[in-house]
Formats: sequence, C-alpha cells, structure tokens
Amino acid sequence: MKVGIVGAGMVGSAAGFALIQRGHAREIVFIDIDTARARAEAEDIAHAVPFAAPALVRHGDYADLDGADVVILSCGVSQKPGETRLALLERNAAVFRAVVGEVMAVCPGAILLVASNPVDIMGQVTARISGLPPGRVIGSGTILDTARFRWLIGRHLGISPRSVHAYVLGEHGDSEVLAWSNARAGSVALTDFAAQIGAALTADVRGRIDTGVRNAAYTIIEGKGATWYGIGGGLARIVGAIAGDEQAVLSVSTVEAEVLGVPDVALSLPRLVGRDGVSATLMPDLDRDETEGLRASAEILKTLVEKITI
Ligand SMILES: NC(=O)C1=CN([C@@H]2O[C@H](COP(=O)(O)OP(=O)(O)OC[C@H]3O[C@@H](n4cnc5c(N)ncnc54)[C@H](O)[C@@H]3O)[C@@H](O)[C@H]2O)C=CC1
Ligand SMILES: CC(=O)C(=O)O
Repeated sequence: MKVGIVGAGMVGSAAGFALIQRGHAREIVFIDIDTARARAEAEDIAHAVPFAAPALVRHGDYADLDGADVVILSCGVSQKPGETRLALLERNAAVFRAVVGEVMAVCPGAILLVASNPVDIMGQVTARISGLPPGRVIGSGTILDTARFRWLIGRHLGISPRSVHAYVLGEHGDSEVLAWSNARAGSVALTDFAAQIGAALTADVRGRIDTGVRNAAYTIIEGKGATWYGIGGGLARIVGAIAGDEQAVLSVSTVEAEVLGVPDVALSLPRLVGRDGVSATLMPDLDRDETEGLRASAEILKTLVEKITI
C-alpha cells in the first residue's frame, strides 16, 4: 500500500509510525504546509524502519501522492484545553477546501481517511468536495472511542479489551452513544459476564466508564496538549483493514442516506471495511435511550453540516 498523510503533526506522525510498526504500508509520503515539519517527521520515522517492516518513508508535495491507495487527512488545527471538537469546524473546513482538491487532482482513485476534527463533519465536507462515493471517504469516527470503551470495560472485568465486543456510535464527540445494551465479553452478554466473575457493572461503574470515554480527549489535552497515540493506532487499524481486504467490522464514520429519520448525515455505526473502503453499514439493536441518543447525535451533526458552504 502507498499511503499519503496530509498533516504531519502529532496525529499524522503517530499514524505513520503505527503503520510502519504494523507493516501496513510499503510507502508513506508526508505532506504539510510546514515542509520542514513534514521532512523531519518522515526522517525520524524512517529511522525506525530498520526495527520494523520494510517501507519507504519520505516527505513530498501533492504530486508525490501519485498512485496512493489511501490518503490520511490529519491537517488543520486541534483543540486547546477545554475547547470542543465542534469549535474547530470553520477553521478546518477552510483547510480542507484547499487540501482535498489538491489530493483529488493527483490520486482520484485513493480512499480518503479523515482524522481532523470534528471528524464526522470533516468527512462529510470531504465527500462533498471530492465527489467520491460515501464508502471511499472514511472518517475515523468513533474507532478511538470504541477502543477507549473496550479498554475501560476490559480493565473493570480483568480481561483483554480484544475480548470485549462493544461499540461507541454517533458523533466522535460530546453526543456520542456508548452502546451498553448489546455489549458482549466473548460470546456472553456483558452484564452476565460481569455477574459471573463477581465484577458487577453497577450504575456507578457504568457512569465512571461513560465519563472516562466521553471525557478522555479533554483530560489528555489538559495534561499534554493533544492526543495522538490512540488515534494513530486507530488509523493504522483502518488502513490495515483496507490493505488486507479484511471486511473488518469497525466503528467508522461515513455519510449515510438516512439515520433514524435524519437524512444525509455522517456519523459512526459498525461498518464493513475492506479493499474498497466501507462496503456495508450495520444498524445494531439498541435500547430506547441509546436509540434516542443516536438520533439526537445525528440531529446535532446534521444541523452543523448544513451551515457549512463548500
Ligand atoms: N479523529 C480523532 O479521533 C482525532 C482527531 N484529532 C484531530 O486531528 C487533527 C490534527 O491534530 P494534531 O496532529 O494534534 O495537530 P497538529 O497541529 O500537531 O498537526 C496539524 C498539522 O496540519 C498542518 N496543516 C495545517 N494547515 C495545513 C494545510 N493547509 N495543508 C497541509 N497541512 C496543514 C500543520 O502545519 C500541522 O503540522 C486535529 O483536527 C485534531 O483535533 C486529534 C486526535 C484524535
Ligand atoms: C482529540 C480527539 O478527538 C480525541 O482524542 O478523541
């Protein structure tokens, strides 16, 4: 796979590093408005190649994206402490108006993988600018929130997060929905599993896990200014699903014709990800509160995306 990364900041460079660790890219090209930054990140990551999988890691300009299979868009601004993701919308939409056309002019066949926030709306903006079909513009969406959810549940139960099957749906942001009602550990319903091992999921435990997932970005940004390792791993996971044509079920964001009565909106649901991007969307069984939460999340995103002019 040839992977372009536009935006060689913390997120883009973490994604590039994760990609070479996992061997998902034979070539990575970093592009940034700050050329010195792109050069430096590419060189630093290239120095890890002898300890990882073979890959050509370099910086370049848009012409160097020729033949890219996937282009990660991690350019623009990130949150300051206390700032919401939605507050970044106008600034990052302006960046994407400049960047997406440049990418499409060189590699119109690439899958675009959007990381910049607010990621659901940036994904929809990217789909509109590029004219690509929805399955070829993927927002990382709640892949990171789902990882945080599984990690916290796994810690509570004392099991591997990989044995937790649970998803965060809707916005990658404050209105996201933690789908507790269909969560499982192994093949066992989560509450049954928890009861069987004597680690009951009380309202207090659930509340702490909800807060831990929903506020993770805010607390990490407070402590170190930004988040990057988690999303770097998540972006590499999505590229790996594309590279391996895995048809993996991942919670990522694409534009959907309709979600619970809300038309033409991008948000995360479990989706099949493989060589052609997203090939199917799966609507899980949700309880009434989760369903209403997902509808509310869709309405928030829809209201905001309608205000953006392309
Ligand atoms: N989807 C997710 O789960 C996550 C998303 N993010 C988002 O990712 C984005 C990037 O975050 P960081 O890497 O921490 O920010 P950063 O500030 O470290 O990097 C952004 C990079 O974009 C570059 N850039 C700005 N305008 C550009 C343009 N017109 N063309 C090319 N490059 C341009 C900057 O020079 C900078 O190097 C932010 O919007 C942030 O909120 C961050 C963490 C998780
Ligand atoms: C910054 C961000 O979107 C996150 O860490 O979830």
